[in-house]
This record gives sequence, structure tokens and C-alpha cells, in this order.
Amino acid sequence: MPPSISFSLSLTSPAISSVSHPALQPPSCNSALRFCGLRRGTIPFRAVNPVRSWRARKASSLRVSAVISANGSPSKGFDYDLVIIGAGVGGHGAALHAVEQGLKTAIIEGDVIGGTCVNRGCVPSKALLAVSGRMRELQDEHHLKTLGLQVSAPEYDRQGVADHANNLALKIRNNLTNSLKALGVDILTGVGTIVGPQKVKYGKVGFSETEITAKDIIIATGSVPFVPKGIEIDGKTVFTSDHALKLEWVPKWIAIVGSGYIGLEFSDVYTALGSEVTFIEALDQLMPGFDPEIGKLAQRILINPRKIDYFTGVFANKITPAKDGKPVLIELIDAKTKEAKDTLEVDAALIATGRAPFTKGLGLENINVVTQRGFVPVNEHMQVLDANGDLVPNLYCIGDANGKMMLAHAASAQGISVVERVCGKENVLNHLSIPAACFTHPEISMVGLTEPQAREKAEQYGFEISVVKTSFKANTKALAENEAEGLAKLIYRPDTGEILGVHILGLHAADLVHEASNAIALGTRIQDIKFTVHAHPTLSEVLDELFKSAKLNTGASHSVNEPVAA
Ligand SMILES: Cc1cc2nc3c(=O)[nH]c(=O)nc-3n(C[C@H](O)[C@H](O)[C@H](O)COP(=O)(O)OP(=O)(O)OC[C@H]3O[C@@H](n4cnc5c(N)ncnc54)[C@H](O)[C@@H]3O)c2cc1C
Ligand SMILES: NC(=O)c1ccc[n+]([C@@H]2O[C@H](COP(=O)([O-])OP(=O)(O)OC[C@H]3O[C@@H](n4cnc5c(N)ncnc54)[C@H](O)[C@@H]3O)[C@@H](O)[C@H]2O)c1
Repeated sequence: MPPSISFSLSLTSPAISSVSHPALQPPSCNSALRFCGLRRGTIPFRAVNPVRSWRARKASSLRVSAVISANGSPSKGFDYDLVIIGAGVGGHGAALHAVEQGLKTAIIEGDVIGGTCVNRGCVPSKALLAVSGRMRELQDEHHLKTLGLQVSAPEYDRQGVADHANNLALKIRNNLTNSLKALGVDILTGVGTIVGPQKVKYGKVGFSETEITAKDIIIATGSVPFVPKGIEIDGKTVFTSDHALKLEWVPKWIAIVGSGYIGLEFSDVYTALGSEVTFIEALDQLMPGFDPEIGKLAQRILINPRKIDYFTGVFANKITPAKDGKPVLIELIDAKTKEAKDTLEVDAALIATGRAPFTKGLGLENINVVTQRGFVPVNEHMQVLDANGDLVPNLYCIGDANGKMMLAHAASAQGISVVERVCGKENVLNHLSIPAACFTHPEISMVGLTEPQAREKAEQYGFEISVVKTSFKANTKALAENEAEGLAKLIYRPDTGEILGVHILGLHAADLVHEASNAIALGTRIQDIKFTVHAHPTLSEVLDELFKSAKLNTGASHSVNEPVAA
């Protein structure tokens, strides 16, 4: 049995939870690490050192099973230039970039390569959502009829759907493993513990551990589901996303506790597969993390027409799994007064109340680092801060473990940013340029500030903001697809043309947002982007319209290079 650990957190930083983590399982479970085949197209390339790049390219173009090492030689006096603890997407992104930069690199993993995103997160959930999207469309008689189509009652094979998710996770895990091997990154198996400055041990805790030295160390140990106190997880009738992704059954009635990303995506999956859903949300509105206007529209499109009801402003105070013929029992209390509100009897409950950073066993105490609500404190360069707020030399933390932005691409981008810095290149990642998306049908995406956040900032710094919106209903491609429900919203500074935030709800919103996120990252202003050309008819014209409809003050000139207000 893996040991369990505890976290003490509040609601936005959740309360108290008991979680076990795969990193604490014996390393023998790591079968993926033994697989060593290379396949064409599995190795991502970026701008690289020509010698290393040639070797790596050669590795990708040959169907070979040998490891082709492009890993450098270490700095004098160290076993490695860089050791990364945790081979999730954050660690993986950092490792690839480090090797490309000529750093002798090792990555320590206590479970399987790929971490949460690949094995228990983005990848399997998007496979389930791909199925729910198709089911939803095939079940929508009115939609099909308008297109002139007829389909008799669509059905699904639960195990087939579950296999699709599992197979995809396996495939992507193999791809990630192979890409590390192809570049010759040393994959070290076992739990990684920091034993002192620039020193890490790894292996089976208390049995066979090896100590190594590294010029720089990156912590990339990720997160685990957060389960509030009072909720009993049995993994069958009361479960987290870790279990839900296996789709072992489809409950008739499922309560989803928490209406954030996980709750919303799973409501899309479950309702498409025939479940009725009841949301239990502690805050006063559903989807409290989104821009409020988008949240309201999402409620109109993604909640109200579906078999979903909800309680807001309540906590699930106690949840007891189904047992001896009795259903799952949920006791609700008022989130503010803590008075008993209601009791629900349902077939299942999915706990989607956020994620807790995983830092157990890392040895942070050996370097005087104290976590904050479980998260490793870092500065804007992801450099770890000790208990006195001083920098811990040569130690960085990326991804979910630092809590800056719990997204796969953010973890990887932070890793790349750290490697740049380690290589002597100044690099500060602008988190306000990192997009996010919720892969419901239709999708929701966003980048930058919400309208209330922008208004607060405007008041604080004394500038004006403007908001414009465009509808998918005016877009030819969306109309041709007969999926024209949706909105794009731009929040900007009319004095400078700076883009502060873009929020989209509509068909392929997750893909559309990148035009806005790239503009924010590159400092492109509205007065410039509004003259770019978009192919017709494409969904990208929704954003084209958005930028074109923004009104700027007469003084706003081309390509101003003022500091970004956000
Ligand atoms: C259901 C779900 C869906 C999601 N969907 C999306 C999505 O669509 N898009 C998106 O951007 N994000 C999504 N996320 C979030 C995303 O999965 C995380 O933000 C991302 O995985 C964080 O990456 P990481 O590298 O920081 O950590 P992780 O992926 O958690 O990886 C950490 C790794 O470190 C290992 N480890 C931990 N401690 C040790 C130790 N001491 N020694 C050795 N190894 C250790 C772990 O075993 C693990 O492999 C989703 C999450 C969930 C749960
Ligand atoms: N598509 C994506 O990018 C994607 C998908 C899934 C998960 N994720 C990431 O995973 C992380 C975790 O997702 P999540 O949905 O669990 O968290 P979340 O923070 O997005 O949402 C949690 C919700 O649960 C509510 N809540 C918390 N405690 C509660 C309680 N006791 N009773 C009732 N409601 C309660 C919160 O108010 C919040 O609305 C997110 O940070 C997200 O970034 C991303």
C-alpha cells in the first residue's frame, strides 16, 4: 500500500485532504520506462544546436530500437548539469529543451512517464470528450434534420469508449518516453528527494537509493486530486477524476462536486452518455473561475438545455459511498452559515474540487523550504524561495507544484523558461499570455484578464478599458456547420490598443484563442492585428471581426512599446 499524505488548505486553497500518490509506489511499476522503440514523428524539434539536432533528427527518421544519445557532458564537479524531479509534461518539456541546449540532463520519475496530463488528465479526458462530442451531435435530431441528415438512435459501447481513452494515454506516454530516450536524457527510476544544495537521491525509498549531484535542479512533481474533509472516496461510487477517466460505469445519476474545469468537462461526457448530473458548487454561481458573462452564457448553452441541475453556495459536507444496497449519501450545508441544507441520494459522486500540489517526500526541509498551502514558493523566474524569502541557489520549481497556473502547457513553458535562464538567457514567462480552454461542446477558451479583473486593474492604475463582442451567429463557417451559438469578447485599452483579455465560447474556441494569446505574448496591439487577413470562410473570422470592431482613441499609434499594463 502506498503511504498517504495530508494537506491543510482553505477553499480557494482547499481544506484538508488525504491523498496517496503514484510517485510513492515502488518503482517496479514503471513498465513504460523499459520500452525503447522509436517511431517516426514522435520527437518534437525546436531551434537547436546543429550537431545535436542532426543526431536527434536521424533518430526520428530511422526505425531503430537503440538509444541515440545527444545528452551533453556535465559541468566539472557534477554528475549532471540539470536534474529534473518528475517526468510529467513540465519535466518532459524542460528535459527536451535542456538537451537541445547542450545540458547533461537526467529526469527522475517515481511512477510512469507523462504524469497527470498524459495518464490521468488532459489526454484521456479529451478522448472521452471526443466521444461525447460525437454522441451529442448524433443525438441532436433537430441539428441533424436542419443539415438534411437522418440517423437512427445512436448507441455506444462503454468499454470501447474506455479503451479509446486508455489506448490514447498509452500511446502518448510511449511517445513521450521515446522522445526522452531519443535525445539520450537519463531516465532515473524512483522517488527523488533533495538531500542538500545541488544534491538529490533517487530510488526505492529506504531500500536502494543513489545520490547524484547537479548544477541545477528542477522540481516538477505536479499535483493530485484534492478531496475535502468529510468525503469518503471508495473509487467506485465516490471518486475523483483519476477513477472517472477509466469509465468503469456510467451512473444514471451522478453528483459532481465542483463546477470548475474538471466538473464541467465531465458533465459534458456524462450527459452525452445518458447520465443525469447534479452540480454542487460552493460559490454563488456555477463556473466561478470564468469571465462572468461567459459563465452566464455557458450556463445557457452547456447547463440549462441538458439533464443537469445544480446547487450553488453549498458545500458537500459529508459524502458516504453506496453500500449494502444504499445509494451514495450527500449532506449539503450552506457555504456561508454552515447550516444543514439538504441531503441527496445519488448513484455516484465525482469530486472535482481542485488539485493539491504534490511535494511529499521531496526533502524540502533539507533546504529550509516551507510550502505555502502545499505549493513550493517561487519568484517570476520559478526560482525557489526558502523560509526567509531568500532564493535557494540553483533550485527551481515548475508546473502544478508551484500553483502559478495548473495547466499542462504552462508547466512545460515554465520548464523551458527555466532552462533558458540556466543557460544564461534572461526569460520571464508572461502568464497572462498563456491560454486556457475547457473542452466542452461547444468549447470555452480564454487568455489574459476577465472583465472584473481588468476593471480592477484599470481603477488601480488609472486607465480606461473597453469591451467589444462578436457573435458566432454572424460567422459563415459556424452557420454552415449549423453550430453558430457562441460569443467572443475582447477587453482592451482604447488609449494604447493593448489586449488585456479575450474570452470565447463557441465552436473550436480552444483553437481560436491562440491568435489572441500570441498577440498578447508578442505585444501586438489592436491597431496592428486588425489589418491582418483571415481566410474566408473560417471560424478565425470571429476574432478578425472582434479586433476590427474595437474602437481606439485617436492617439493610439502603431506598435507602441509601452510596458504591458496587465
Ligand atoms: C482530468 C484532468 C484533465 C486535465 N485537462 C487538461 C487540459 O486539457 N489541458 C491542460 O493544459 N491541463 C489539463 N489538466 C491539468 C494538467 O494535467 C496539469 O496541469 C499538468 O499535468 C501538470 O504537469 P506537471 O508536470 O506540473 O505535473 P504532473 O503531470 O502531475 O507530473 C508530475 C510527475 O512527477 C512525479 N513525481 C512526483 N513526486 C515525485 C518524486 N518525489 N520523485 C519522482 N517523481 C515524482 C509524478 O509521478 C508525476 O509523473 C488536466 C488535469 C486533470 C486532472
Ligand atoms: N481543460 C483544461 O485545461 C483542464 C481540464 C481539467 C482540469 N484542469 C486543471 O485541473 C485543475 C483542477 O480542476 P478542478 O475542476 O478540480 O478545479 P477548479 O479549481 O477548476 O474548480 C473547482 C471548483 O470546485 C469548487 N469547490 C471547491 N471545494 C468545494 C466543496 N467542498 N464543495 C463544493 N464545491 C467546491 C470551487 O469553488 C471551484 O468552482 C484546474 O486548476 C485546471 O487548471 C484543466
